[in-house]
Amino acid sequence: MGHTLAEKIWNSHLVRSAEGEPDLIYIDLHLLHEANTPPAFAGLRAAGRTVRRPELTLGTVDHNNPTDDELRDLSSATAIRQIDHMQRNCQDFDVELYTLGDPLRGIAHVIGPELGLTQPGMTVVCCDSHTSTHGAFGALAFGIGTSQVEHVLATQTLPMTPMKNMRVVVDGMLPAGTTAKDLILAIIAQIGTAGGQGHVIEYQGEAIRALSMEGRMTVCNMTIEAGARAGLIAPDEVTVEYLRGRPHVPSGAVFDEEVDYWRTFYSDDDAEFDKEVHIDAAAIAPRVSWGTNPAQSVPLDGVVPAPHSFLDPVARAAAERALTYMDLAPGTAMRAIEIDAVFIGSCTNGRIEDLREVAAVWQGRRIAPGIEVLVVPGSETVRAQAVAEGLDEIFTAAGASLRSSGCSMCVALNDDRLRPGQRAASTNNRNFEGRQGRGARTHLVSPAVAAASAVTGRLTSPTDLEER
Ligand SMILES: CC(C)[C@H](C(=O)O)[C@@H](O)C(=O)O
Ligand code: SF4
Repeated sequence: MGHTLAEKIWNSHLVRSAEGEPDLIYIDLHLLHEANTPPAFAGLRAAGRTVRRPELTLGTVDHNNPTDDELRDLSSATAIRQIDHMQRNCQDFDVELYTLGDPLRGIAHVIGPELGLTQPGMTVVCCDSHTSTHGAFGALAFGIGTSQVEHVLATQTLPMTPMKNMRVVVDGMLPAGTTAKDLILAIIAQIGTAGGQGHVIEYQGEAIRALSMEGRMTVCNMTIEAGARAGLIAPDEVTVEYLRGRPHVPSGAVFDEEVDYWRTFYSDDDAEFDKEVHIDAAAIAPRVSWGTNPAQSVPLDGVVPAPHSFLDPVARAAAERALTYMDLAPGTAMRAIEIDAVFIGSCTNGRIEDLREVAAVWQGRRIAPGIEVLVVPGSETVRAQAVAEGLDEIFTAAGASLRSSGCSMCVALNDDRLRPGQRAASTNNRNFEGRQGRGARTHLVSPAVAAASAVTGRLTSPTDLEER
């Protein structure tokens, strides 16, 4: 019997396997951010250990930093403490860190790929659930907890129980104007927030092959919101061309050898999956979330659903609670929902293609009066590229500014947050209660829908603007 892509990566990283024990897996890339690594370093210190492979470890500051001026005084004691610890820990343990002011700083899941650190066939871990993003390269990438971070720092290995394999095949092509974000929102709506539990989800099919690397990252990023342990897409020509010439990717003959190795990572035709789902890409339209978990979304053409339309009592109760929190009435057209704010950014949709899409919508248009808009690039590299392409001027002319990079209002751990009761169209991945600020209401959307919504002050698609 053949092997799945996930099994091939797993098997090629097996350090030790013994009956009745978890497997010990070698880790190729370990990313760190300031939000929850201090206890791991404290553990290392207490045990008198060093970092086993500092050259395979990279730190960044992304969750707590301000985005109006990243070098200004930090306003919260937590931010000061976490960033300070990060700087001290990385210095003491010889780990490279992109801290405030560094032109290579950015969200961990944005900088790994853009620096070419994330490559096919690798194992990648980070103290963060959205590590699944890196799976877009055919790397087995998953979030780990603080004690696991300590284990990887000390040994460069991780004890793991094997993951089950699930396959999501997206047949056909996405209609024009429908993006990777709409696709993953549709997939999560279909399989549910627990649909991928215990599994690594491999995406296959024509629509996946047609996505850019950035679109694939958006899909794998949100795979975690379907409860899966990781998302995966086998590498192809698109992957190879994305990686060619990146700082940590070899060049010349060595590159060709790497490509030959990368191409060995795919699921065999006779590989067995524990679970399989088919999705019809042509039936997917721009989507918007109406509730407080990422599975609660409908097409923008749709209406807020009635809780009694859910047959499952748990889903019905969740819908009732969500509608109360979101202050929405069943039957309301999604397009009629007025917003106060727009957040463009995060590791889901804070890359250059996302900013280009926003600029395309805003070109020659203005943001509606009173709408607060935050455009936060996923990294300083993305920011620099946006400036080089003149996107920042389009943003300014529309009434928004391009900020410094970071997680920002995706999680509201810095000063970028909504006020209680405020409603936002956001390009991030989670619409949980309080996610963007206490009492704040989040509608998950694509960058294109976020940009169009900023222009009208209501949930809107770019095509709606053309019809006006
Ligand atoms: C703070 C961090 C640990 C958290 C995560 O693990 O995902 C954050 O990035 C998030 O998106 O909620
Ligand atoms: S951008 Fe949001 S989802 Fe991504 S790592 Fe930061 S807080 Fe988590």
